[in-house]
Formats: sequence, C-alpha cells, structure tokens
Amino acid sequence: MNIKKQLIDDAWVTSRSNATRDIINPFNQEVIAKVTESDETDAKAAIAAARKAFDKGDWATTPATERGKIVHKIADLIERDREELAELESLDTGKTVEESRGDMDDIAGVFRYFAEMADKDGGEIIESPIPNSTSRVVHEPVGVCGQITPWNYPLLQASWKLAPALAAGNTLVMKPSEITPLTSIKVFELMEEAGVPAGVVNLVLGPGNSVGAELSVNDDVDLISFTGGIETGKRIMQAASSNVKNLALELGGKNPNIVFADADFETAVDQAMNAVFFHAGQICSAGTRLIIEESIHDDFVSALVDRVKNIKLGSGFDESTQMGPLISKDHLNKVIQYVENGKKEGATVAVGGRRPEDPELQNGFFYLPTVLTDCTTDMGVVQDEGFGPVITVEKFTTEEEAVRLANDSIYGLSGGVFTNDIAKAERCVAKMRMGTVWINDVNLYFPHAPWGGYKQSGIGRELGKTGLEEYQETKHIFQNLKPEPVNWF
Ligand SMILES: NC(=O)c1ccc[n+]([C@@H]2O[C@H](COP(=O)([O-])OP(=O)(O)OC[C@H]3O[C@@H](n4cnc5c(N)ncnc54)[C@H](O)[C@@H]3O)[C@@H](O)[C@H]2O)c1
Ligand SMILES: C[N+](C)(C)CC=O
Repeated sequence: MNIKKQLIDDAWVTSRSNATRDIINPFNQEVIAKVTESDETDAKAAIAAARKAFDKGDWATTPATERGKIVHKIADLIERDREELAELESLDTGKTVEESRGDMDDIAGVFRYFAEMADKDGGEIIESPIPNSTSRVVHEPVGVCGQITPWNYPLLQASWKLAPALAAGNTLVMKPSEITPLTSIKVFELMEEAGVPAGVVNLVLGPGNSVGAELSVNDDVDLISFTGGIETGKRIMQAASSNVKNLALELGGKNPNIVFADADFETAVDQAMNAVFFHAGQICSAGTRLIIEESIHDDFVSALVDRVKNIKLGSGFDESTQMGPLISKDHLNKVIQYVENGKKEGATVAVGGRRPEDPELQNGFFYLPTVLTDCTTDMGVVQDEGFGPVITVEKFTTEEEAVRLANDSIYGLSGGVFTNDIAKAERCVAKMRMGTVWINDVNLYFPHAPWGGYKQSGIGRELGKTGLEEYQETKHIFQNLKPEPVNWF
C-alpha cells in the first residue's frame, strides 16, 4: 500500500521520522490507507513555509478578485470529484454515502460563498471628527493561520476554515484529525490544481499532542482556528497565549430540543430522530436533550421508540443503511460507558442501550440508537456530551421551565423549539443562550449564516460575514491633509 504524503512548502513529502499510521474503516476495521505520521519537527517546517509565503510571497496582495477566482476553481474541482470525495469520506468515517454526498455539496457551496465574498469588501470611509483629515478602515489578512479539525465532519469542517482563509489572503497550515485525513489530503491536491501558489497551503498529518500543540504554541502562527472537544480547546487557548494569537474555537454541544404539546406531533417525532441519529449522533449540534411537555410525554416517547427500533444499521455503502458505526473502538467504549453511567444515575433505557447482535455488524463499531427516559438535568448523561446515538428525555410543564432546563448547561451551541404558537417560539428563542436556534427544524446550517457557540461551546463564528472577518485584521488609516507643527512641547 502506498504511503499517503503531506504537503509542505509546495512538496508532497513523508515525515522526517518516516513514521506511518494505518487508517481504519470503522465499519469493518480494515486498513483503508497508510499515511505519513508527523511530529513537531514537520509542523515547524510547515509553519516556516507558510511564514515565508506570507511575508515574501504575493498571495496577500494578489487582487481579491483573482483570489476569488482560484477559490471558485476549488469549488469546481470538488464538484468534479464529488463522488470520489464522498466515497472516501464514508470509508473513513462510516457515515452513509448519501450523507457524504450532501457534505460535498455543502463544501463546494462554502468555497463558492467565500469566493464571492473575496472582493466585496472595499473598506469603509469614516467621517473624521478632526478638521482637514481623512479616516478610513481597511481589512487585511491576519497572516499565518494554524487550522486544526476533528474527525466527525473531516472535510466540511476543513472547508469552513480553508475557504475564508484563502479568500482573505492568508497562508495556512492545516492539521486534520489523525484518524480521518483522507479527504483533506485529496482537497490539498485539488487546491494545488486550482492554482493556489506555492507555500500558501500546507498540510501536516499527525497527532494533536505534537503537531497540533506546535501549531498552537509557535510564535510564527498569527491565528489558530480549532474545531474539536472542549478540553482540547482549553489546552489550545492556553498555548495560544504564548504570542497572543487570534483565536477561534468551535467546541462541543449538548443541545436541547424543546417540544410543546401544540407542536405538529409527527413532525416533532421525526425531527427528534433526525436531530440525534444522523451520523450516529457524532454531530456537535446533535439534539441530544429532548425536553417534552408533560401532557404529551408518554405518547411522544412511545412513538419515538417505535420508530427508533426500525432504524437500519449497516455499511454506509449500502443504500438501505440509515445509520453507520461510531468512529473507533475507543469512542464506542466511551459511548458504552456513558450509557452505563446514565443507568446508574437512574435513567431508563426505553430502547437500545447496547451493541447490536446482528453478526454482520460485529466487526464494526456499532451501537444501537438509544432513548433514555426518566432523565433530569442534574444527571451526567444529560450534562455531558456523549457524541453517540443517544437521546435523553426530560419533562416540563411551563414555558419558563422548558427554557430554564434548556439553558442549564455549560454548552451553548444550538437548540430547537417545536410549537405551532409562533409568539411562544419567539419568546423561547429570545431567552435561549445558544449560537444557533431552530424553530420547527433541526441541525440546519448553510454558508450564509454564522455558526458558533455561546458559553463553553466556543469563541468566534465560522461561516457568514463573520466567518471571513475571523481571517482579517482591521486597520484604521488616518491622514492629516494639512500637516503643520502642533507646538505642544
Ligand atoms: N462546534 C462545532 O462546529 C464542532 C464541529 C465538529 C465537531 N465539534 C466537536 O469536536 C469534538 C469531536 O472531535 P474530536 O474527538 O476529533 O475532538 P478532539 O478535541 O479530540 O480533536 C480535535 C482535533 O484536535 C487535535 N488535538 C488533540 N489534542 C490536541 C492538542 N493538545 N493541541 C492541539 N490539537 C490537538 C486532534 O488531533 C484533532 O485534530 C466534539 O466535542 C464535537 O462537538 C464541534
Ligand atoms: C457543524 N456541523 C453541524 C456541520 C458539524 C458538527 O459536528
């Protein structure tokens, strides 16, 4: 098997140590690729290349329209190779190919959105309060960006960082999750093909505690953008203080979904499932906390359980599969432990709560879709991000109680409200402390709207106008049109 390489300073290279890593298919544990495995030394070389490209290259000063054209070209190439990319993503993550195809369409859309935005900002003229002067504001690239991504949406999360960074004129070093690097490798090839100049984009493959840590602490990196877990985010925040880097953190969530008795029952049941069982619940914004009005609680749980029993588990390449495996053995063990802890705390398993018995699924990291009832906000299973196909159910009787329960979390990534009373929905979302709230829907995102968390779910926003601004510095330029001595001293 060929060893897949990384891109440093315009060359596809193996790591200096020559270490490698096997990439595993979570459906059957087969080795699907071997990739080079780096450490701090390779990360330093990549950072130096990005620094040189920023300080001595032309990318930052290339007309924004030209940068936009190259970013558009990347979108064209992703669309051309959509099927190959989708299959690679499914092999690497276990998610269904249908979901991966949707991801690839979203990803092309992200590159197009930021390509369009590249030349739309002409700065701002400020009405100067000082006589005989002009005042204006311009936006410039931040410099060298370190970008660290997770395994659950490998290429989607990468696109949210790559597209705005390039559109704004930065250079970058990306470190994908060490367990799901395959689509990132492919997109770095496509970025070269699209004409991104030498040294502007660098890819380093390797673990977080060496490559990721170096990106976070190195003084030649001006901005670190991280998507991943809260504890890693805290470590990166500390490391980034070394040179007061710009910092963007997209962290976890424990997302409430409030269902009022007046909601459309079938829709709310259906969407409660979509909220949590897509990609086996390995979604930062998964609606893992179902908060149901007491009067419909029993009927709702019963309808939910009936449907959850029929979710078809299997290979992401089988068209009838609705839910794939978890990403790894370690992660499966964490989900098993998370549910066992919930049971000890008093939660009742209404359905699931174990691995499937189907012999065809035994080599994969599968866990049954699970509904836990009798849950209360003080339980660990309600407060902690399990990142698996597990939904906890709580009850409420008043609107105020529903909102109070929803906000009772260290997280603040997203939340949903299902009701046919729009005034009530608006009252609730106004009080919900989350970066995204959905009324009568779940888990929607698109490039035009910002994405990010309140509270410990993160700092900053990706996507939307703010997604580009994260990759820009703001400069105020003041000009004295009538310079003369002030004679103060
Ligand atoms: N808010 C969002 O938009 C969003 C999106 C996707 C995933 N997530 C979150 O990501 C988490 C799951 O992803 P994960 O398990 O890959 O997260 P993780 O924090 O374990 O790893 C994320 C990345 O950080 C790297 N890393 C690990 N230790 C590091 C260190 N000390 N310094 C620098 N980098 C380090 C990893 O190698 C990986 O590339 C969940 O908490 C999920 O909610 C959030
Ligand atoms: C941000 N999102 C929803 C695409 C993936 C979260 O894990």
